[in-house]
Amino acid sequence: MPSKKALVRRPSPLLADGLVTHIQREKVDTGLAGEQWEAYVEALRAHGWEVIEVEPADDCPDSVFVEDTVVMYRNVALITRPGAESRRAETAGVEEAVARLGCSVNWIWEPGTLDGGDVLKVGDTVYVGRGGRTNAAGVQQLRAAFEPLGARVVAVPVSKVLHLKSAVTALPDGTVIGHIPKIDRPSLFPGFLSVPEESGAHVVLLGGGKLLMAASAPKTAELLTDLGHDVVTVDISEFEKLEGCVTCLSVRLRELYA
Ligand SMILES: NC(=O)NCCC[C@H](N)C(=O)O
Repeated sequence: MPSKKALVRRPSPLLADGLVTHIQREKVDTGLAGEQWEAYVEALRAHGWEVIEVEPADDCPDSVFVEDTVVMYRNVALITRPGAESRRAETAGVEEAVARLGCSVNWIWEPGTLDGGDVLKVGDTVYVGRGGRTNAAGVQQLRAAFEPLGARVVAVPVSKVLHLKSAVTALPDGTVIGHIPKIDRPSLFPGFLSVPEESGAHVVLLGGGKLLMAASAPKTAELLTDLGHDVVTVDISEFEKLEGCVTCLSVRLRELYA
């Protein structure tokens, strides 16, 4: 039976000091962020996900963005080497959590850097963004880790946003969605649908045809609902102020057979 486990990590008390690269810094309300995180976790639970909390990393402001620290392909957990040095200490706790779940563990090594937010899986195709956080060595190491397992790895330039998945994600039918002004080369994605809002580009597949989206993309929610998708929204405004999105707050483990 495929698994439905999701890793999450409680926000650090230092969250408001998280990195900001492509947007203007705005004051983060950490109390509200805590409430929004609880509601996000509850949305996962409500849709059948067993939520597993990684040990908090209170000294790391960006640790809530757990997606950046590990990339799953089948049963293999590739522990990343985040492009931002201030985020490197986040990986230890995540490695412990995936090992405990019985994953095979692999690593991105120096000089490679890779953030999980730069990796989008669509079936057996693994798109990897080569941008501010993921370098060429990181792309090569990801290829070496996943191609032997049957993945087709496609490298994609990313220059306008933080991560590949800040620009594009995919619907359950494999259609890649994104907000054109933020994508370097939309033509690299077969079956591409343009959406009207930047944060409309971010969906988490909850299973059963349901999509988790941010409340900040009402026009895209309407568009996707009109196409017959079942949209669930959560307000993640405080994480969006730090360039976070719905995808980066969890890591879904769908192919654990332990
Ligand atoms: N995968 C993601 O979208 N991660 C968001 C990370 C935001 C964090 N403030 C950072 O700059 O690393």
